[in-house]
Formats: sequence, C-alpha cells, structure tokens
Amino acid sequence: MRPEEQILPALAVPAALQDVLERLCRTGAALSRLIAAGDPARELGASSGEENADGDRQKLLDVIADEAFIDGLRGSAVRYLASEEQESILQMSDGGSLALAIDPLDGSSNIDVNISIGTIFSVYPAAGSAEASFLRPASEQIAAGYIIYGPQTLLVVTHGEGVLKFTLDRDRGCFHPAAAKMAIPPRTSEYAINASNYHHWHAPVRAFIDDMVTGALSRNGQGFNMRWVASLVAEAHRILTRGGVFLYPADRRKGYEKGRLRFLYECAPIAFLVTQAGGSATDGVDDLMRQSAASLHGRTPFVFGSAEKIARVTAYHDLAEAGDAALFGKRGLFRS
Ligand SMILES: O=P(O)(O)OC[C@H]1O[C@](O)(COP(=O)(O)O)[C@@H](O)[C@@H]1O
Ligand SMILES: [Mg+2]
Ligand SMILES: [Mg+2]
Repeated sequence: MRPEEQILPALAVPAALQDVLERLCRTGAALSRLIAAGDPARELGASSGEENADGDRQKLLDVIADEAFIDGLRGSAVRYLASEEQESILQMSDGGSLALAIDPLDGSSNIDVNISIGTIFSVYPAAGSAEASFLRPASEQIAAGYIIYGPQTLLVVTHGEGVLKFTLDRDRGCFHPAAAKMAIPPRTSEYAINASNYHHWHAPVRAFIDDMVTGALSRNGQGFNMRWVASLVAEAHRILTRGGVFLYPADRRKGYEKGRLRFLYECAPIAFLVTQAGGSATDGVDDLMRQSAASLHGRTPFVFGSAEKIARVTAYHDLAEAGDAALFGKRGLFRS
C-alpha cells in the first residue's frame, strides 16, 4: 500500500475506534495475501500440535492469525483483548478505552480445502476490570464485524448505524465501500444447519427442520434449500446478502449442552450485525442481544437470520415448553 493511502475510509466513529478498525484491516489484508498465496514452506491448514482453551485442535493459521492480530493491536486503544486462541484475557495497555474480543480465524476446518474462512471481532468500551469488560450484555457492543477471506476479501462492520461492507482492493491494498448498507431480506427459502447431528437434536429443532425438509412450512409448496459451509462467517455473509436462517442448536452430545459456538467472539458480534441488518438473533428462544457471556469461552445455542423464520423457531421452542410436543406432528402448524 502507498503510505499516503488510508486502508479504510473514515467512519462516523471516535478516532480510537477508527484506528482499531484500520489496524484490523491491515492485519486482515496481510492474512488475505498469505491465504491466497499459501506458504511454500508449510501447510497453513496443518495442525499446530496444540489445543486452544475450548479443546479445539489449533491449525497453523489459527496461531499465525492470532499472533498477527495481537501484534497489530499493540499500541492501540485496546486495553483488554479476548481471543479464542488465548486461555485468558490479555491486558494490552493500562489506559486504553476499548475491549476487543476476536475469533482470529473462523472456519479453520476449511483452510486446507480452500473454502471461505474469516475473522470475527467485537468491541466494547473497556470497563473497570478485564472480566467486566466482556461478561456483559451483547447490546453493549459499540462495534462488531468480520473479515471474510473468500474469492473476495471483504470487511463487514457495524458501529450501530446499519451494516457497512467494504471490498479489499488487493492491488492498492485498501478497502472500498459498497454503495448500499446490507439488509437481510425478511423472507427466505434457505436454511443452514449441520444435519448430521439430527439424531442428537431436541424435539423443537427436529420438528422445525422436519417441516423445512418436507416443505410443510413453505407457502407455495416448493420447499426450501439447504446450505452448510461449516464456516460461521461464510454462513453469516450469505444470510446478510440473500437471507436465510442459521441454526447451531444445543444437542444431546456431551459438551454440546449449549451448542458449539462461543458467545463472546462468535455469536455476539454476528448477532449485532444481523440485528443491524434487520434480522433477528436468538439462542432459540430469547433475544441474544440481551444476553451476556457466562464465561470467556462460554458457548450458546445460536439461531439467526431472516426475522420471520427466527420467530418460527421460537414458536416451536415455546410449544415444547408448554408441553405440547405432540402438536409437532401437525405439519405446517406455523405456516403463515
Ligand atoms: O463442524 P461443525 O460442528 O459443523 O461446526 C461448524 C462450526 O464450527 C466453527 O468452525 C467454529 O469456528 P472455529 O473454526 O473458529 O473454531 C464455525 O465457524 C462453524 O459454524
Ligand atoms: Mg469460529
Ligand atoms: Mg477460530
């Protein structure tokens, strides 16, 4: 990048936050180059030989991305940094005004197969202590977004005034804004869930998906289409672009009592983006934006997307709570 060129246009945010977003973009642009070119000396998708705090086996690129974002944020307004790849919160400075949570590399099972992966981030004002800065309602985020490394590298970000999209120009090394803000179409004919877990799901999720598969929830009898990339950023980007519903529910597997996705650096930022784009995000029942992470790496069931379908999912859960599970047999119960 030429030195006079700004990597990201100025947003209507305080200077400290603008600087943090620019630093994320610089690191993201460098990672984009590395991902596109590969590294002849090492397989980026190979195991690093280590596990992270949540017990996931780390890939080399998980570690590279984590170190790159931490380095890139040194000397910024970030006081506390919480990363998927770090066991505890890092204190980056004594006086910074911001707390940043990050999934440095999301979708790491897709690295070696050349499918879209990303970085997810969430920003809060720093609070009195490291923990208090993060274990608080998702509605207190002041910015959130992701960088997706796909055929294009994009930044999708919100600071509470809609969802902005920027495309990385790899030649010039800067992000160009899209003309329009992103808005989720209210109705959808696509859903995303890892259906291989069907036999582990609880009754409301099974009933909802059964009704999607059979077409019982469709208006015109044409049914629905299914997508599962196994990369939360890629699913979120598709849904922000053309609508849909995403579910990673709790299930009966040991360790999946609250699903798979982590509240702080996966669900809260995606929920902020989705609600800013006119969609909804819940844990299956309650608004996710009103909830708080229970712990640094705590998980939550996660359902998000087009508002109409999210309301349907909630209705199936409400029915189960009311003890009316037998009604699940009635196809199209919630068809509008
Ligand atoms: O392999 P599963 O169970 O379908 O899980 C896929 C989910 O796991 C994740 O890859 C978790 O993210 P990480 O790669 O950051 O651990 C999500 O992006 C994705 O939605
Ligand atoms: Mg992730
Ligand atoms: Mg990750």
